[in-house]
Amino acid sequence: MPQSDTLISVRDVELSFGPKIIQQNVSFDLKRGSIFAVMGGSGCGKSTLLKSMIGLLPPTTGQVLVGGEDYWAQNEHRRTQINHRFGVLFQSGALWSSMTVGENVALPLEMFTTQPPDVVRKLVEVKLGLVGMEQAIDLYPSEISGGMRKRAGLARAIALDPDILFFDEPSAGLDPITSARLDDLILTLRDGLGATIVIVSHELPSLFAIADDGIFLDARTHRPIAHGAPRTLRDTSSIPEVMAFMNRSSTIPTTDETKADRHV
Ligand SMILES: Nc1ncnc2c1ncn2[C@@H]1O[C@H](COP(=O)(O)OP(=O)(O)OP(=O)(O)O)[C@@H](O)[C@H]1O
Repeated sequence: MPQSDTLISVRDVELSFGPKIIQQNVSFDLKRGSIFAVMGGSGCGKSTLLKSMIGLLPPTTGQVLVGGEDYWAQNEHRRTQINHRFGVLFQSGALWSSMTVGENVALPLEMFTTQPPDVVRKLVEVKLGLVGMEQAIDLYPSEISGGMRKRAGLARAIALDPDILFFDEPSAGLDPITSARLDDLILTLRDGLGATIVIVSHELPSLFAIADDGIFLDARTHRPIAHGAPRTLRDTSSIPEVMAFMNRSSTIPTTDETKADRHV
């Protein structure tokens, strides 16, 4: 049977903390092999949306379908199985400081597989090789640079061969050259591993360079106000909030004409 083009489908999701609604009416399809950007100003709910997709926070209403399965309707056992399809890279790289880089990457393999130690070591070398970090296998996180920690975090995120990778602010704190290298690495992983990628980022050059689809969440109305590739939104959107974000301008014109062409 041919595989569906859609890997994850977010359907009419509402996200809230107690009475505080963060986002409503969030719907989009994540296409297999795409790099999907979650965009919007600070505090609009990008990380919260990511959490609802990786199993950390259930939506108040709506569905997250993973491979056609309603993720949040499954029991915990099944959700854990589905989680093995996800690789997550948090902002800091989130490595354990008391473990070497190699031990960090080995951790998911030791926790979730029954591979013997020599195979685990081999797999760790392969994953570190993919991100150009083989030489750092026996170093501690405190002994390597921020960019290297991100790459080590990436190696750990791909340890279990996930087909969906989630990146929360991967370039935060990196200089432009290291950030561009990370972009190249993300593209290599997509093309080499056939992974599908969801990325939350404020780094516009990075989003324009690598993302081919996306959603723009509005902090004021608590709803998505645009869909599309960041570079397309940059070049064609006439929605004031989107234009302001893409051009980093602080003034947002609000006329009836500009309101009229909003789309969701
Ligand atoms: N555990 C929580 N309890 C209550 N409110 C929360 C919690 N986590 C986040 N929030 C609130 O939800 C809103 C969205 O937060 P979130 O971190 O998802 O935004 P964001 O778009 O990722 O922001 P940024 O770009 O600044 O990282 C914010 O108003 C935040 O204060």
